[in-house]
Amino acid sequence: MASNVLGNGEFSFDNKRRTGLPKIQTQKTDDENVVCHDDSATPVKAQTLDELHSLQKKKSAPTTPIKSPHVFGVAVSEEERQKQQLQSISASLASLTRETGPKVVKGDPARQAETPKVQHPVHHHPTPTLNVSDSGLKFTHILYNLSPAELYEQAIKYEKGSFITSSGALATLSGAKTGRSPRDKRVVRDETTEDDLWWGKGSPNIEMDEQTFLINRERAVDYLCSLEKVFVNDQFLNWDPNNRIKVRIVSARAYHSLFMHNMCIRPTPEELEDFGTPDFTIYNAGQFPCNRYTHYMTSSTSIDINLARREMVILGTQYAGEMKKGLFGVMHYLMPKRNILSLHSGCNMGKEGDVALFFGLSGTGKTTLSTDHNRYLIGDDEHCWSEHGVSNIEGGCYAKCIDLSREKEPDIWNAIKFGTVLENVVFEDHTREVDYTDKSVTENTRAAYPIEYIPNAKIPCVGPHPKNVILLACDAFGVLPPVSKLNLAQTMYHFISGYTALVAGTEDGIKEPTATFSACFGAAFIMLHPTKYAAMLAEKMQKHGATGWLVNTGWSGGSYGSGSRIKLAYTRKIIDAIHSGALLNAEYKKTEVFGLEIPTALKGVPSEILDPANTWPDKKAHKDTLLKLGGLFRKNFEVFTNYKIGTDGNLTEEILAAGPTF
Ligand SMILES: Nc1ncnc2c1ncn2[C@@H]1O[C@H](COP(=O)(O)OP(=O)(O)O)[C@@H](O)[C@H]1O
Ligand SMILES: C=C(OP(=O)(O)O)C(=O)O
Ligand SMILES: [Ca+2]
Ligand SMILES: [Mn+2]
Repeated sequence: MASNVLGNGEFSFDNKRRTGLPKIQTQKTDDENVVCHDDSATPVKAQTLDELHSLQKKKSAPTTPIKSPHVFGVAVSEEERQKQQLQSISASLASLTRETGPKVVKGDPARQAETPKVQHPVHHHPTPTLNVSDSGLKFTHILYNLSPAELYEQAIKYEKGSFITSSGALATLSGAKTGRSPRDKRVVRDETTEDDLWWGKGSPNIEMDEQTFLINRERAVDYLCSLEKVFVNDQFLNWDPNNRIKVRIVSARAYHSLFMHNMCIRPTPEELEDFGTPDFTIYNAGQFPCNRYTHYMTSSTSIDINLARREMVILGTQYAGEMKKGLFGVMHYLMPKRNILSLHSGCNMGKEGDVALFFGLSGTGKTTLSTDHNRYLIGDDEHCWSEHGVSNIEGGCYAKCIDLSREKEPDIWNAIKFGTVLENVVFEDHTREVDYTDKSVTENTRAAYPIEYIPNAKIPCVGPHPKNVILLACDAFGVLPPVSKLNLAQTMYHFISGYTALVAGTEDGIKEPTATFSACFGAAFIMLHPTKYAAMLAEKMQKHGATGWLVNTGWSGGSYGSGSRIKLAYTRKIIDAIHSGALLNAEYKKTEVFGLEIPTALKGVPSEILDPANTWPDKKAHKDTLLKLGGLFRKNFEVFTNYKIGTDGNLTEEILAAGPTF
């Protein structure tokens, strides 16, 4: 600051009128010498805080298309492409009663500064102005294919129960529903599905009519359009490029968007540019219930599939697994039409290219055992088997994490990091350290992560024809052997039976294990009669020379309560011996009742546990339990005795004979 001593002895500042403190020079002046030099950092190139904040985010989204933009061979501008994309989303969200799509706009409504492009409603018919409701006047902001980081921010800002855990995962709550609701699943019965689908006793397809579907669809769409913003994911299913399905997921929660980002196949920016019209669309309005006065509704939850419209509506449940398994059901319809078998199985491949499938109901070990540090992971839950081999349907894994331990399941443990959705887990308030043993919210705690979070994932997730088909059963009765080698008829018998017995609640004292039979180890997801899938599996196993195995990942030394669950380390040894071929050439003996071939010895596993008859201290209790289970199998199979499996009459006979005899 320059100052002068005036001739008259008075002290004066440059600015002659002393009306306050001297003006501080902030602008650089010509006279460099008067400014004190501070060379520790160059000043930011911003005039305001807003400007400073705008510097933080670099626009990586290309303003010029990645590829030269062509639609059906005609060049389109980037602006036109963006417009088409918004039009497509507006059309997806169109009300069927007002025959218009909402006004949609891209981007977060919280970011006022950005003036986003608006897409006006799609008018199928000229709508009289008198008919305009308030919904026609508002905008719905579209958060399109956000990145995990953006979705984290959305979840943490706006969704109660969202937190970052100490390992970087996003902890979320799925609300009242912490598992699937198979009794609330509905499938539209129309001309298309009437003959093709499996209806009636034992079928998971509970019918609804087209009109009711449209009522629920309208309810979901109205709910979604009433929100300030919705998330839209455009992604793929199936790593087989010839049979890839384009899916669009419209949802209200960042949690749902991140879950599907992880679980479906993520398109590259180029693939997203020419995504076009989706093959199938999910409307997830899970926070909003269905109307119980609506025909066919028996609760406030409804998961509705309309194959003709290629749409699924979710009302009244926020459990994210509903979306992934709903799409799996759709694949169980679409793929067999192309002579491709859809499988509820995990899948991995050895260094020599030997592929194994792991079938089993929920909690039997598909995810745990297909995630094997010594093998390439193709996928943990949903696959296709075509003429060319196997392909994963999904782009991620969905692991159970109750009692998860770093020692026993290191790859899954390490996959729970930034980007992973952790559902319904409990964590320490301050450190955000997850307690995987805590069942306070649910026993069905889950982690959803992209498949590349597993270090030895095989990308692309495809492989040659399977060599081994492993059927997993978690037998809480403790009578099935830890491993049995199956012939083709036995494989089919156990595949159609789809047995497991878990213990429902562990808190309220000891409970009887209850047997569950779920055809094709996934009755909740199949669309056609089980024998259709079984015939395809038999044909493929025969053609490619695959061996079937039955592995009990459940109890040994007694039923639940007296025995204990087979150590994961032993099951892994058994699986290793199947993969290596060692078990194929072992010495075998036959068990009574189920007639299963069991090895007499296996490296790394105590021989006495290989035959359950040895491990039960009470021999009579063992025999009684074995007969009881045999009876349950027989009773369950009654509904299938009138069906022919494939074109081979002999095989049908053999399958019927492959069940328990007593
Ligand atoms: N012997 C065993 N084999 C397989 N899993 C076991 C075994 N013992 C305990 N488990 C546990 O059982 C659960 C199996 O679940 P998971 O692999 O997610 O099943 P799925 O994918 O078939 O639903 C995991 O929590 C795993 O740690
Ligand atoms: C997601 C599920 O799959 P699984 O338990 O088979 O892993 C489910 O059944 O809801
Ligand atoms: Ca699983
Ligand atoms: Mn599964």
